[in-house]
Amino acid sequence: MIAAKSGLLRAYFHDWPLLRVSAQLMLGYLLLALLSICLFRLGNGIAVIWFANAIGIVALSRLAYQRWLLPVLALAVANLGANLFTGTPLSLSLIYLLSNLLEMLLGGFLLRRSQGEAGYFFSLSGILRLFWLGVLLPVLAGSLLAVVLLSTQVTVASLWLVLLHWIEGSAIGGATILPLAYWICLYGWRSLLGILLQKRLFALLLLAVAVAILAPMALPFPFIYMSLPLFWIAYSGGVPGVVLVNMLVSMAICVQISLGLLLPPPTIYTWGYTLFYLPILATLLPPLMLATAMDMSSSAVAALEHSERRYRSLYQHTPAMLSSCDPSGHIVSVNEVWLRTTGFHYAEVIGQEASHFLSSESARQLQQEVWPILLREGVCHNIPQQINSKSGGVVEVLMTAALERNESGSPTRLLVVQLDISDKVKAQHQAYHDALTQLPNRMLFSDRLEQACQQGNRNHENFCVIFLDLDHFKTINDDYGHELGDQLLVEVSHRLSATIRSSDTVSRLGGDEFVMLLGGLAPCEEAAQIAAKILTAVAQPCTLNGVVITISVSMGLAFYPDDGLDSVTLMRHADEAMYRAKRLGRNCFAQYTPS
Ligand SMILES: Nc1nc2c(ncn2[C@@H]2O[C@H](COP(=O)(O)OP(=O)(O)OP(=O)(O)O)[C@@H](O)[C@H]2O)c(=O)[nH]1
Repeated sequence: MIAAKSGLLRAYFHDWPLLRVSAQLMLGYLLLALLSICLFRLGNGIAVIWFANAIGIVALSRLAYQRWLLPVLALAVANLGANLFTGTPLSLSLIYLLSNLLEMLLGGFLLRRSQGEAGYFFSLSGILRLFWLGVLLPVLAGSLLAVVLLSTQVTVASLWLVLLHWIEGSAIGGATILPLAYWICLYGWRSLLGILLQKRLFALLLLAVAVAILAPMALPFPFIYMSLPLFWIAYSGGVPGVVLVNMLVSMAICVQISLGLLLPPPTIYTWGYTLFYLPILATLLPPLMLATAMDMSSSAVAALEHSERRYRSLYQHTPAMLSSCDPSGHIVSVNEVWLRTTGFHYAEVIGQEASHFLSSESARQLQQEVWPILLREGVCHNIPQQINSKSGGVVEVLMTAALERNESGSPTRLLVVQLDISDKVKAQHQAYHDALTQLPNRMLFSDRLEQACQQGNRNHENFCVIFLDLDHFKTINDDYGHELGDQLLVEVSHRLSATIRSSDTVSRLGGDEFVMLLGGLAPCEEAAQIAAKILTAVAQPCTLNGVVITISVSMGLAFYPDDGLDSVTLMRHADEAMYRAKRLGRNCFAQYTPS
């Protein structure tokens, strides 16, 4: 057990960083304590402005409790040494030692427990907490202990003065050194010097010290003038500037007091002298509060700017078309992708109605269908739209939109995301349409025919399938070339489309073969009329490349349900009927008849 303990102690005293810190602490404490005692002894000081304890409090608050022993010993040695060295009797020195140690232990413990760390400098409540836990509470405890220990040696009246002077001297010393020591512990000397250089604060620091020295000699109410440069530094240098200048200015004031240049005003109460020190605190603390508030607001502004920049970058570089509109539907912003996709310039878009850029069908849909959904639900998802691009093309998009409302529930802004699906739509179109004529291809036609069969079965509806094959198309190719043959196929496709209703389908199966699906048609006079109309339309001469060409078509008709109940049968029977028309001499139609 003893061996283990001695091993622990050995390890403790071999902790070189801790030894170094303790030695630095002892030296720093000794110098500050000697400075305080000497300034007090020099002249007219009313209370000892005690700077030293603050560095002990800061150091202890930054160390784990199990590492406190060595630094506390170092602080005790420095405290006792400073008092004995300056001729303080041993009994008094021991009382001071115990009281100061209590201050430092309590301050270190309270600050360590509160774990405020950097947060002390980022809010007014943080600064106040730093003073309360690191300065005022420890000072109250230390001064009370001193008074209790001194009670056997001095009169009650003197005890009251000791209490007041201890509190004010330690509070001013702590308020001066503690923020600076804490700041340096957190960010380091170099950082402090870097900020001073970067913000060009040296001239202001000199000015502040000069005013602190000259004002008491030359001006009435000198603290007013002293505080002006401090506020200036708070404004331009923030917390680091103020913690440094506060230390310099308070020391300059102490020197003034010690030299008798700053005298207490006449007062009828003994304790009234205490008020002599209050202006020092009143001069030093407000600039620190201002600096904290300035740093808070500038870091809040910086955070806001940062998030604004991120938002902007996200807005501009997101791979979707983004736009927003005011409640009247006018565009207030669009991103790069929106402009690039549509080809418009920013100035051509901003302030325009969003529907101005949509196809007439999409504009109608936005007004009549989408807007009511947005008003009701606040969002809408994946609405297909067509945007008219500047070059005259159409951009197919899927729109998702969200409506922002103010606190009273009125719409304030519409945020719109549009995904360009033109390529997808194009690929889909290509998969289901004939490349030459752009008519539905065999796949799409089969699908529609399948649906027509199902619907016909469900609703007992009739329809007609017409198989068409151009007559002697090969000779057109042979006589005028393949290219002109292509043009003729396109012309025929237009004519066929023009003869049917929009609900019907005409498809090119390949070569010179076409097929039609005409809804609601039964074998009757009307079907024959339509077939005759198609024959006439195709047979009209057309001029292609200056050549007048006449072509005819042979057609086979099959009816649902009479000639087949499924798509394959209907197609086969229409094809058979077409061949019958060919056999009948072409340029005619034939209805399927079972052989
Ligand atoms: N220009 C062009 N010709 C095509 C295309 N696809 C097929 N053809 C040609 O169209 C012709 C179709 O001929 P067929 O239907 O067999 O015979 P036809 O000359 O029309 O004679 P009938 O059908 O018996 O009246 C062939 O010469 C094919 O080479 C195409 O995409 N463009």
